[in-house]
Amino acid sequence: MDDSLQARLLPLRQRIDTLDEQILELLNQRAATAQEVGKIKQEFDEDGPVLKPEREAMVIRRLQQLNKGPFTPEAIDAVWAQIISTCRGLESVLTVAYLGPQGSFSEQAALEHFGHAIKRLRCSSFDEVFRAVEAGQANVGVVPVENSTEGAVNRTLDLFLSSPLKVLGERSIKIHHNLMTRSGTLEGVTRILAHPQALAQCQGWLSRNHPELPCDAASSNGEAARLASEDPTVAAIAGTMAAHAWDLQIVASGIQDDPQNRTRFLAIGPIETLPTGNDQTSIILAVPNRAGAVYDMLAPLAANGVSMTRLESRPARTGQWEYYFYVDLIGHRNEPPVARALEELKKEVAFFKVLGSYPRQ
Ligand SMILES: C=C(O[C@@H]1C=C(C(=O)O)C=C[C@H]1O)C(=O)O
Repeated sequence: MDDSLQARLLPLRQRIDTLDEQILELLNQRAATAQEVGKIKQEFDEDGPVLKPEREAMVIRRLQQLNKGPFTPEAIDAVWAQIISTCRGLESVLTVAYLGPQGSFSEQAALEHFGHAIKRLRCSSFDEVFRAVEAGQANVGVVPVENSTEGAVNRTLDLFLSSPLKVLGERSIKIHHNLMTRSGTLEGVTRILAHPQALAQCQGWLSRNHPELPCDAASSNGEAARLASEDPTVAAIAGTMAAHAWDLQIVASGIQDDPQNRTRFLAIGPIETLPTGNDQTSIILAVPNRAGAVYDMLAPLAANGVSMTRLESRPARTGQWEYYFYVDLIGHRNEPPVARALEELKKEVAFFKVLGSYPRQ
């Protein structure tokens, strides 16, 4: 019985070994080719960016379209993110800034988007992420912009207003929260720590299950986990990456009120992204305080057949009930319908800023 099992498995395992050798050979050919691309880019523009977000998105999409399975589209995305990351890293290693410490959801988003062959610059606030990229300490940054339960991440929206950085990409990830402690129980625990966004995403569960424990804000969920690793009276809410990073045990998992809870992150940097054929454009607008102003603001979009996928408003901090509107549109700013709509829009509004056009995820 056992022998016949082995006899059937052996040739298949030999075949897998042979295929792996072929994959390895091809990966090395790919890496060497990317290095050649890198040399040409250098000759052309010594300080130019190595990262080409539009090219990376198109490489992955093309393969997803060609794919016949059983390898899944998600697996293509995950595997090629690593392949591209490594190839890019052989040209020049990308430094990515995001809200740390180790194990934060921002870290997860940064790794999923740019792969593991990056230099990690962990920051202690979103402000610091923007500053690090603006100052050139990092090539790009990754910041959360909206959550499916809690809505906009307001600090990120406010920082975009005055930053010269462009949006280069988006990455939405599932956010599963867990309650974790050093011991794996709540014995001796006197308070719960988490980022305010995470507390808000778990407020139903917390009020039903632990109304007795006070909740305090931490600068990130990773930081909450780090503090819990030092203090047995603290329980943290964070992702499983943080539990591994800080050697914590999970007391309760999946405690977010919405099981489908997701957060959308944006990649930001000092470069413009070219059209890929499936892009999105993010802009900020402000309108004068008069009747019909918001209608006039949106009319050029409808007139040019441009779809709006998101509209968010933030107070302009003038004390006059004036607002900035954050709008996401389908299409790239260089494509005629969007270009025309933006030209017309500019004439209607009191403030206009394009945050960037970037590949849709
Ligand atoms: C190889 C290149 O450089 C980088 C690496 C890429 C890759 O490995 O596919 C794609 C785009 C760039 O970010 C390129 O520009 O084509």
